[in-house]
Amino acid sequence: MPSSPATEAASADARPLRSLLYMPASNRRAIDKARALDCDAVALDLEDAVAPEMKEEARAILIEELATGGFGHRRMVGRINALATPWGHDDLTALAAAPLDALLAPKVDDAQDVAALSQAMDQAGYGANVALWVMIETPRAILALERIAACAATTRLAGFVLGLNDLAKETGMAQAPGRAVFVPVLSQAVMAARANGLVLLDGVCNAIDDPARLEAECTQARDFGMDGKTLIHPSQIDTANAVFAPSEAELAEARAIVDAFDAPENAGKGALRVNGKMAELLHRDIASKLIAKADAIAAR
Ligand SMILES: CC(C)(COP(=O)(O)OP(=O)(O)OC[C@H]1O[C@@H](n2cnc3c(N)ncnc32)[C@H](O)[C@@H]1OP(=O)(O)O)[C@@H](O)C(=O)NCCC(=O)NCCSC(=O)C[C@H](O)C(=O)O
Ligand SMILES: [Mg+2]
Repeated sequence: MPSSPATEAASADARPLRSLLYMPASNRRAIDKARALDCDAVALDLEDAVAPEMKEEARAILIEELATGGFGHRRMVGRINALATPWGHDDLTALAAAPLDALLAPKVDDAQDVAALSQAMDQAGYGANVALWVMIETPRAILALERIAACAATTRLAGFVLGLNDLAKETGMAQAPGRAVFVPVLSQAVMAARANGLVLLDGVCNAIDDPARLEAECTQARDFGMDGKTLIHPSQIDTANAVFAPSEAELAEARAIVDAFDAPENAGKGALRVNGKMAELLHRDIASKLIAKADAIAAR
């Protein structure tokens, strides 16, 4: 089934997504800082970071700040309140003309929520290239991961963002170092996202003053195959950017594999020995992707 223009545009977007920094849309000082921070994406939040009495004001600030612009290479994401809340529909309508790369919707439970959000975006007049990303943060969403991800074929859905704070709240799962109890969720989210061409970002690390824990979480998420991590504080950006970027050693190995397959004496071969390891054509594909990612980071 063909995917929507928004899903296609999102998957063709080569910009890195190692670090997405959330900030309350009510906090102009934080938003202004984002214009100079080294994060790959910025999420202006109308949901849990904004108190109920500040929702309308935060929405107005978000629209004003996006119109002012100055965010450069960063992908801009607006997180709305759930449609079931008193603010969700007004958020969605108000952001229709804002220069956003993606609208992020919280607390989706199943495919019909995604379809309703995507349809509401169409009706509100969102540009064809504005993607829908959804938070994966409810027990029902975990049980419906594949159905939700498959919506990429028929809706604007182009990304998953994990919300492990809400998932912990709803389930009683413990947010301990190592995240052992979350491993099945992380793994299933990767499978669902990758099978459907979605961006996948890890949940936040609440421990602002524990850089070792942040690095361990970033490394775990990278090793699971995620694109990057969502962050809550500027001090977390450098770690996420470093962990999710190809290392010099990985790049050297990737270049050696590509060079080996390009060598005239290896024409027509499907498997080679490169630096003591077997490399097949699939490894050349992986290597080419890694080099392209490094180039995209360098192009920033
Ligand atoms: C967590 C914070 C409330 C901590 O605030 P505070 O202690 O005041 O921070 P600092 O004093 O260390 O701030 C130093 C300077 O950095 C700026 N700053 C801080 N945080 C941000 C930010 N996120 N973006 C941009 N700039 C930021 C401060 O303004 C200070 O600057 P200056 O005044 O010039 O010195 C705070 O960090 C914060 O609000 N973080 C974001 C919270 C948020 O957005 N939460 C919602 C998303 S997380 C979530 O919902 C996860 C998911 O849904 C789930 O279920 O898991
Ligand atoms: Mg949440």
